[in-house]
Parts: sequence; C-alpha cells; structure tokens
Amino acid sequence: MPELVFFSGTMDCGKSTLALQIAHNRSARGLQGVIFTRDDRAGEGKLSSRLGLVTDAVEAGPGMDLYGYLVDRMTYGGRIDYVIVDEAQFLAPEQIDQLARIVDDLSLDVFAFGITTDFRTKLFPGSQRLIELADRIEALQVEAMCWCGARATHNARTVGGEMVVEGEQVVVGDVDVPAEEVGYEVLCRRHHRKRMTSAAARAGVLSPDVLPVASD
Ligand SMILES: Nc1ncnc2c1ncn2[C@@H]1O[C@H](COP(=O)(O)OP(=O)(O)O)[C@@H](O)[C@H]1O
Ligand SMILES: Cc1cn([C@H]2C[C@H](O)[C@@H](COP(=O)(O)O)O2)c(=O)[nH]c1=O
Repeated sequence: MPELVFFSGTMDCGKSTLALQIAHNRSARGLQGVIFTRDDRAGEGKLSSRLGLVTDAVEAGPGMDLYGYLVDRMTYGGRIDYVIVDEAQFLAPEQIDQLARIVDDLSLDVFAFGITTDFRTKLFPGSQRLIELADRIEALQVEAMCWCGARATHNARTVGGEMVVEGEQVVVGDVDVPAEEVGYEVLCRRHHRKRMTSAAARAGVLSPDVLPVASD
C-alpha cells in the first residue's frame, strides 16, 4: 500500500540527506520521482544537504496545488513513481491534504521531511497537519546532539549566540553561522527551557527569568 510518511527531527539531523538517499536508491532502480521543496537554503528549486549533495527540485510555493501539478504531469505522459517533499514544515495545511490525496488517489508513496516545531517549540502548521494525516511518522536514526551531550529535541533561534523567543515563525537559516547573524542551534528540552545555548554555557550565563523563584 502506498504511504504518506513523515520523517521528522530537529534541524541538522540528516533529513535532507535521507531524502537524497531515497531518491538515489529509487532512481538507481529506474523509478522516477518528483522532488518538491520550499525555501531551501541553497535557493529556489533546490534540495540540499549539509553533506554537500544537492539536486534540482520543484519549488512548492505558497498556493501551489501539488496534487494538480502531478495530475498535469501524468496527463501529459510523464511517469511518476514516488514523491519526496523536503522542508515540509513550510507547506500550508491544504498542501499536506494534497499530499494525502496523492497517496490515496494516485497510489504514490509520499516521503515528507521536516522539522516539527519552531524556535518557540510550537508546531509548524504544515507539520501539525502531517502528524494528523501521515500513515507513519519516522524519527531520524542519527540523532542531533545538544552541547551537553543529551539528545537534541528542540530548535533554538540565536542572535549573537543568544537564544531569542520573539520573531517571525519562518526565517530561513542555518546552524553554525557567524555570531552576528541570525542562526539556529539544536538543544535538549532542558537547555531550551533555560535558554542555554552553547555560547551561554561557555559564558556561564543563565537567563534571569529561569532562575528559581524564592517560595516565601
Ligand atoms: N563534514 C561533515 N562530515 C560528516 N557529517 C556531516 C558533516 N557536516 C554535516 N554532517 C552531518 O550532516 C547531517 C545534516 O544533514 P542535513 O541532511 O543537511 O540535515 P537536515 O536536513 O536534517 O537539516 C548531520 O547529521 C551532520 O552530522
Ligand atoms: C526552528 C526554525 C527553523 N526555521 C528554518 C531554518 C531552516 O531554513 C529550516 C530548517 O531546515 P533544516 O534543513 O531542517 O535544517 O527552517 C524557521 O524558519 N523557523 C524556525 O523556527
């Protein structure tokens, strides 16, 4: 049975690499896929991994009907065996519904890759819809790690190495950026709650609003 599978994890846990590996293994066996992405760091219409691999993809912009796009391609004789979607957290909930329809009505496997929560630990609308609709949710096997050595489960947004909790939900960016830029760091929940990035830990700084409150 074809499936809608959601491969989820933090930033930098290997999602795009796995997407490229699935595409490679299937194309090596003569299968033809369509790769969608949105707002990849490498630019429009690209799916890129930090391991240096990059491939062309179809930019799934806001308002694009993903189901309609595939039906058009198949109507004009294009063969499609499977679908990959990277940065799926950025898709609108209606586009996730279209992915489910691709599985059910076109009988294609859809492999979606994305982070579940934003820098404030809130679900992205696209990820929420994937959790609601996916046949399977898979956690990536190579776990990203917090600076403390624990498994990283959350994404922090940083400015000058310090964690911020205000801002737009979507700001395309990367981990390990120069200190003055907006960047991201993956943390365990404990250190995300304490807003303790690696830079803050090095400086021995604990945010005042998370210090224990006197109970008198
Ligand atoms: N120089 C490197 N050597 C080995 N692995 C690396 C290197 N740079 C990045 N990686 C690995 O690449 C993975 C990130 O891959 P990527 O597919 O871009 O992640 P995601 O799409 O989840 O953000 C991480 O597991 C990281 O450890
Ligand atoms: C946490 C968070 C992330 N983003 C952006 C930053 C990156 O461009 C992507 C995640 O890409 P990756 O391949 O998984 O590293 O999402 C964002 O816009 N808002 C956030 O809160």
